[in-house]
Amino acid sequence: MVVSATHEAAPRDAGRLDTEFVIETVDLRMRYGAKDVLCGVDLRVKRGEVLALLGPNGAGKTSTIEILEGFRLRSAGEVKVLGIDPANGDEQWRSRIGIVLQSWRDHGTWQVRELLNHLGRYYAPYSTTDRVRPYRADELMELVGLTKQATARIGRLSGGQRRRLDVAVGIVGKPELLFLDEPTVGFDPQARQEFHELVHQLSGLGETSILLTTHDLAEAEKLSDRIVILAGGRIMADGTAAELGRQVAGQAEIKYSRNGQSHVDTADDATAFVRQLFAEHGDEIGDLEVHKPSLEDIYMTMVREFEAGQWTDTSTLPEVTQ
Ligand SMILES: Nc1ncnc2c1ncn2[C@@H]1O[C@H](COP(=O)(O)OP(=O)(O)OP(=O)(O)O)[C@@H](O)[C@H]1O
Repeated sequence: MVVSATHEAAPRDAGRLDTEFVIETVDLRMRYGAKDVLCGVDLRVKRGEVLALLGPNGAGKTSTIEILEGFRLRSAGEVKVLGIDPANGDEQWRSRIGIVLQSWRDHGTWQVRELLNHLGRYYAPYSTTDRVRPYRADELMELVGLTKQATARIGRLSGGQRRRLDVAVGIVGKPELLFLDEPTVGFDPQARQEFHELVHQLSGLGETSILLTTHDLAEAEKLSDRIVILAGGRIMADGTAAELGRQVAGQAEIKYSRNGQSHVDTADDATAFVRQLFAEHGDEIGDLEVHKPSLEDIYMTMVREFEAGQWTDTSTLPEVTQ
């Protein structure tokens, strides 16, 4: 089965980037040497939305997020983050975004409250009546579940507590937009579960749009309002988990035997196919099995093919062979 790329094309004319979106890219391109890593990415994230950028290793997720954060200069295309081109983002713009880095090792002898107060001071000049910055340290520690560790030395925190602190550091300035780049890589299942709960809590506050990258479909489904699948530097699919599921579950595989001989067919409407099969051949049919590929099937096939370097034309999702 082939599923065409489904993302809505963003307008390509310059100057039409819209501030309803906290992130908007038009024809974003990134090239390292002779290698094209992003090949025209049109991405939009609405205010308040949690978007998962999903893709296999090397798909271009980190490059995308680093361009959006203003840490990497794009090769071409238009980009607006909170209405500003990140390549020209000033301190005020930076104060409006939050970034959760992979665990950092500095400040080991500092206490948790002390660090949050210290970092929070940076954001105070950017406080507005709508958004009072920074978070008070006590409020923030309660939000991320570190109240009991307020006076603990950072070097003594457990792995899970460190991650909570990383999130606290990322959001201390009450960002309008939060970036989480592969936030649960290397986590055990419990730490992953706790982190997911924390992200749910943050998204429930509704004040912060979140862009997270992951190569884990289950994580993307669990955390986000919308999933964008990136591979080979292009957006392959874009929608809610349910929408993507419907898009990819188009063709079912039908296995059966007729007079003892095995058959395999595919059909868009499995029910109609089976009804017809029985109408025509009735008692001759046996061993009937119907399988609809799930989003997971499609995604895993895509990852395998992508990692095996089989994708030369990346304009469509791959065929699923089962
Ligand atoms: N500075 C660089 N110079 C050259 N190539 C790079 C550079 N940074 C990234 N790449 C290459 O660009 C491609 C995309 O990398 P990127 O890190 O953006 O992907 P990713 O989807 O985040 O992957 P992962 O999940 O492994 O982090 C990879 O093939 C990578 O090797």
